[in-house]
Amino acid sequence: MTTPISEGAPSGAVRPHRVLVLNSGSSSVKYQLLDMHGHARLATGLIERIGEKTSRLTHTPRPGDGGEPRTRSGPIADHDEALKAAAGELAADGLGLDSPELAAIGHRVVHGGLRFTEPTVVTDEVLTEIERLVPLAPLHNPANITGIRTAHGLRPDLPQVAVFDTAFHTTMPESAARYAIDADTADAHRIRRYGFHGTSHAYVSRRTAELLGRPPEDVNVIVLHLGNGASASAVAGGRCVDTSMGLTPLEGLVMGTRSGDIDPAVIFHLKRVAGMSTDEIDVLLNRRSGLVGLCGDNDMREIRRRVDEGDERAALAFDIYIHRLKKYIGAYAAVLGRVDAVVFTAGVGENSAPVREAAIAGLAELGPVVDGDLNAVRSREPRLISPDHARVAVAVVPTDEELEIAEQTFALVGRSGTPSGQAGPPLGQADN
Ligand SMILES: Nc1ncnc2c1ncn2[C@@H]1O[C@H](COP(=O)(O)OP(=O)(O)O)[C@@H](O)[C@H]1O
Ligand SMILES: CC(=O)OP(=O)(O)O
Ligand SMILES: [Mg+2]
Repeated sequence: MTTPISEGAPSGAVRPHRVLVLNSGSSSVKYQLLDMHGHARLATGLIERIGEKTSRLTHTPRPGDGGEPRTRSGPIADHDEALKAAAGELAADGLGLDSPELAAIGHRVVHGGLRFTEPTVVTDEVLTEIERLVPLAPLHNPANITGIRTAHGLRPDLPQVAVFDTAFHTTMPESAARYAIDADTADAHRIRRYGFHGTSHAYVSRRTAELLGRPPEDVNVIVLHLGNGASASAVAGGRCVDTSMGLTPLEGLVMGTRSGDIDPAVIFHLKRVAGMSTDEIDVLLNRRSGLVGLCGDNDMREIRRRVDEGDERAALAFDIYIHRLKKYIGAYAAVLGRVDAVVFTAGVGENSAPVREAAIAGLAELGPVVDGDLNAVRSREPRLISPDHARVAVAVVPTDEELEIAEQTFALVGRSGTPSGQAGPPLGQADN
């Protein structure tokens, strides 16, 4: 994948200042086109159920500025088709990928291993390394790689920048990052706790400090990123000191389709006694467990609807989800010593008042308390949901992985100091 540097930039041209961000998940792609002068969102989109019979694309031009969402349904076979469909929607609004105003494309890459601790311009060699990490993020890295390859195919002259989910967690002390297994075996196979959703944990913990009106260095927070994948982190003075996901995004909290923590002996038992293969157990724990495995649904809205109708399976699934959350809040309070805020974010954390209420219920002795009226408010703004007297604040801070990725991408491309059309070293020639 060798890239010629664009030669088409007219001298004195306005420096390109738009960034397209791709956040490719296992079965969805979120994208945003941002103008980095003033951080205006020019378009956002979500493509869901990729690879299923009917996929859905929702594209919103100029969100927050009167733009009406457009929705299309139909089959979208894979992430390559998804990205091309997104490019088509952008082009229909005059925001096509051929625009000379585009400075770079930023990609969320879930697993960066120990090597990638900073945003990185993608070269052939970087891409090979991201491929080598596929076994450690089998649901995510392949989609991220397809996103990079397709974006490069559409705009071969632009820098593709990878922003890693693992990067924020590289500050974890060895006591939190190492498993208590034979050290030589662990080192030989790079087995350690990497942590994920780092872009979100970094952004949300920083915004929480702003909400509290204090410098990030002075604030200790527990961030609960509850989306389809879910993770908790303990952030002390802006640095991650522990997080619930580990070698892969399977450890920790109960998720939409993933089990989170289990006794590893469950795996031996399934092999020896139930006769399951390693691949079958992988699918069981990653795709058929968590909320969907417990009650058949992974969408918290649907689970709450069933709970309200008296459905016992849904109620038990909800209780298991909450019990695990409480355990992590307690554990991270102990790890941090002093907690200033517990913060909810991502799809469930931002939208589900019952999850927030139940997770904090009974924790008053530890400090956090939720105010029922504040918790019921629906808003896209960062906000406190604890009463003034609470010793530990409870907050809802909407995450914005795309904005964070765009800023890191633009900062990196800007640092390279190259003129229009030459913003960053090309694939195949960078010395990362
Ligand atoms: N209004 C809502 N109430 C409860 N849960 C919600 C609501 N809206 C979205 N969700 C939950 O958010 C999840 C998606 O969160 P998101 O952060 O977008 O996840 P991901 O990035 O992992 O796809 C959905 O599975 C759903 O359970
Ligand atoms: C790492 C991870 O679990 O990501 P997501 O929540 O997007 O699935
Ligand atoms: Mg997510």
